[in-house]
Amino acid sequence: MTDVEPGSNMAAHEPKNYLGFDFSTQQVKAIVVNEGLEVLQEALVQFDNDLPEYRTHGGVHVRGDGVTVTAPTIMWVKALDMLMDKLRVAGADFSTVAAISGTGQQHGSVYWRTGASKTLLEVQPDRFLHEQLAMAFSITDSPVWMDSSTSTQCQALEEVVGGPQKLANITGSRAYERFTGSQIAKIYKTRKEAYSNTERISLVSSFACSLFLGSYAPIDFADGSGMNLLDLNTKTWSQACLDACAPGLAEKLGKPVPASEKLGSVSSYFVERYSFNPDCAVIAFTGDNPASLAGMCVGSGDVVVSLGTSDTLFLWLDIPTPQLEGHVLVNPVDSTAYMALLCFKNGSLTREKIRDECADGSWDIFSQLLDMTPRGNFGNIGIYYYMREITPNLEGVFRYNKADDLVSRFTSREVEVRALVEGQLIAKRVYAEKLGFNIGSGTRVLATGGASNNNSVLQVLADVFNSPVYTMAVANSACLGSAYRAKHGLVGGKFQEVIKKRDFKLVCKPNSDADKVYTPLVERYLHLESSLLATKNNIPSI
Ligand SMILES: Nc1ncnc2c1ncn2[C@@H]1O[C@H](COP(=O)(O)OP(=O)(O)O)[C@@H](O)[C@H]1O
Ligand SMILES: O=C(CO)[C@@H](O)[C@H](O)COP(=O)(O)O
Repeated sequence: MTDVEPGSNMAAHEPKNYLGFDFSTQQVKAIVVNEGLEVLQEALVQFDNDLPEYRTHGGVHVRGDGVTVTAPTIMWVKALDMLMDKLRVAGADFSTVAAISGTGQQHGSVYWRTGASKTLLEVQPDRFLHEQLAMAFSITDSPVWMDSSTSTQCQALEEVVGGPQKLANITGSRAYERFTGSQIAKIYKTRKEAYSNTERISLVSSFACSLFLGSYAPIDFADGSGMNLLDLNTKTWSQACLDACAPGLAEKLGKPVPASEKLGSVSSYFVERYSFNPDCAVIAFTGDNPASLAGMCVGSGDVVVSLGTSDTLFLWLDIPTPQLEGHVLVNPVDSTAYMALLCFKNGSLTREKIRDECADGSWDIFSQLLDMTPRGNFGNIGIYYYMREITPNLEGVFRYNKADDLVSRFTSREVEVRALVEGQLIAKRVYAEKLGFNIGSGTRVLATGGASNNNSVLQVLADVFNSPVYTMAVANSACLGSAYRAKHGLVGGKFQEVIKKRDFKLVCKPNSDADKVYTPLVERYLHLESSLLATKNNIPSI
């Protein structure tokens, strides 16, 4: 007989592994790490390619109005069914998993139909989850972070609490269209019956966690900070914000918890179907950007640039200083601290569009074209917002020559590619500096997300920030961070003492002329963007 830890089914000397999930915009991913935090297995399921029956593009459906963006909730469940099988094929031994945690694209919401808690509890291990949960949702298409259809609700929310800065002081952000409070307000206004048939509203993260727990998982403080509903100071729902969005909301949301909270053990479904140990702990899931902060083990002086479906930039904050631009969230690894976050909607999908137009759909050719052009791009600058941008609130494509004249196209494919990449990365520096971030001699840019595999893009990042750029061996820091958080949630204590791994690789150093080239370009970009914002309602067509 094996030695068993007191009060546990886990053998004392058996290996302890940790499992992290990431329910992101375009895919679900999973990573298993061992006690030493080395990656044992990885797997992913892409929505567009692996689940073509849902007909998503980039994991979502954009409705006819061009601003309503949703994803079929059940697709995420089916993706999990497939991912579990892929993990098993990859060699994962679920009986050795001591704890699970995970993450989801932020702000998206899931609406559980009245009675769904019973369905969730009673799922049978001999059938897929997606077959059994097909009727569990009162709203079948979840609004996601790319949605920008709620400006009326945003205005109403800001007015109720006394203006945008007041709302930011309470919740960490002024009202944003993708934030869950306004999304729920829109559902309440337009689909009253569905709202009253909803017994629980989850974020994508807490919804995913509920699948493992077999019961409704609470929303954690960090992802809860992306709703315009959580009071950052008290870490409870703000009654004024709840009342401004919909009635009976506190009950439908449940009580929020710290991101490191151990919520219980994995459900009997996972024990019986996948041979998980019944003691395997489930740690609260959080948003993908907070999980990335955990995965990158961010320290002071570090700025993280995540180049995924969305591009984001974030840093650790000790003291919250909410502003009208950007977001302050409760920190996922230390609930007494905070993080600052900027989100840019036109990230990878915009780069893919220009790659397809200029580089025959190949990242290699895209990189070659980028490398062919000089820093500063002969004075040409581009701003590419095919979708209405979040930071700043602008839409359109604007190409400027060196005399700041708007031109309809650039002279070559390589100038177009560099204009896109420089424009995107200069905007990140502009907004990081507006947030109060000072680039200094100790600054390190930590890059993550799909495009952090591209060294040509990272070289431009190093030059624009005039700082060295580092990456980790695993580009998906949100998923890795979830596996780390699983361990931290189980073991307890200070995150930095439990997760000591910081194996970054220096990938690019700034060129010696970087400051000379990009500091004036940052000024020019700010000026061009300000004039676009000033004439926003009178913008020339693309
Ligand atoms: N070599 C590359 N260069 C630039 N972008 C890349 C490269 N490889 C993958 N990507 C981009 O990475 C994106 C996916 O990034 P990822 O961080 O996994 O997204 P998410 O977590 O939001 O689903 C894809 O849309 C793809 O365009
Ligand atoms: O809206 C935000 C952050 O505020 C996005 O960053 C989402 O969290 C989606 O993340 P990705 O799937 O692009 O990683």
